[in-house]
Amino acid sequence: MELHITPTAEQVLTDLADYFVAQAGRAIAARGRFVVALSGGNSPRKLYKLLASPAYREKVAWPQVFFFFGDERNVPATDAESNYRMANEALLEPLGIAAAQVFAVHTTLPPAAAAAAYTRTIQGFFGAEEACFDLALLGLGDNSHTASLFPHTPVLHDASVGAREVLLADKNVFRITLTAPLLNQARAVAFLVYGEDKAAAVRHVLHDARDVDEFPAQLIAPTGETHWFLDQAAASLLPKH
Ligand SMILES: O=C1O[C@H](COP(=O)(O)O)[C@@H](O)[C@H](O)[C@H]1O
Repeated sequence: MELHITPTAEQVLTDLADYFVAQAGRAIAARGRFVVALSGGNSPRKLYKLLASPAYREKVAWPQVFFFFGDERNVPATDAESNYRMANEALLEPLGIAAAQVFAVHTTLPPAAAAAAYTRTIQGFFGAEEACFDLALLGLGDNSHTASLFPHTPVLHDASVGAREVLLADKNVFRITLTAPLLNQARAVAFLVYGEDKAAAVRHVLHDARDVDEFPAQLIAPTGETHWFLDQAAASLLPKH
């Protein structure tokens, strides 16, 4: 596991954008394509805008990049809460990514059916190969959730490799998430976490004793490489080296 800690959120975004470019180059050189699982929420919006900016857009062979989603909210794709909508507005649409390169969750289906359909989509894409993202981008909630692996939800103990529906009982809403075993098959995982409000969660996940029901992001332990891109504020409660 590699920690990348920089003084400001802007530098974290630049570091991760550079890492994304390097991973894309390596994957395309080795296998002719770069398959990425995108994170949602708010933190990655600035990363996606940076990747679509003039400074970065020429650095990636975008026609060779395929996009999946690590999780999705059970809302229409036009909803302000939709992870697809956020990624589309910040990254996919500005870069003119073809629809055939984007695999969104079909939230028009009931949650369990949407999760099952997404599992089939992923299996269909990878075919006979093991489903293996070249890069899974992840975030971290202040309650230590990642993707939609929320504290004390049954999906945390789901050993299947695919997508599952998750009920957030306190809000009475569903999410669709990739399971931890699927995320852990990724060649690389990169967490993007900035801001003081994430400092306690970062410490819980990276330093405290293992308790995946309380701190679900502890489940992420890929066979490939793991990188944490943090600003100083998010890293402020980690023990000093
Ligand atoms: O709800 C979600 O939250 C996490 C963290 O989002 P952030 O904006 O606080 O970084 C995110 O990784 C996940 O994809 C999203 O659906």
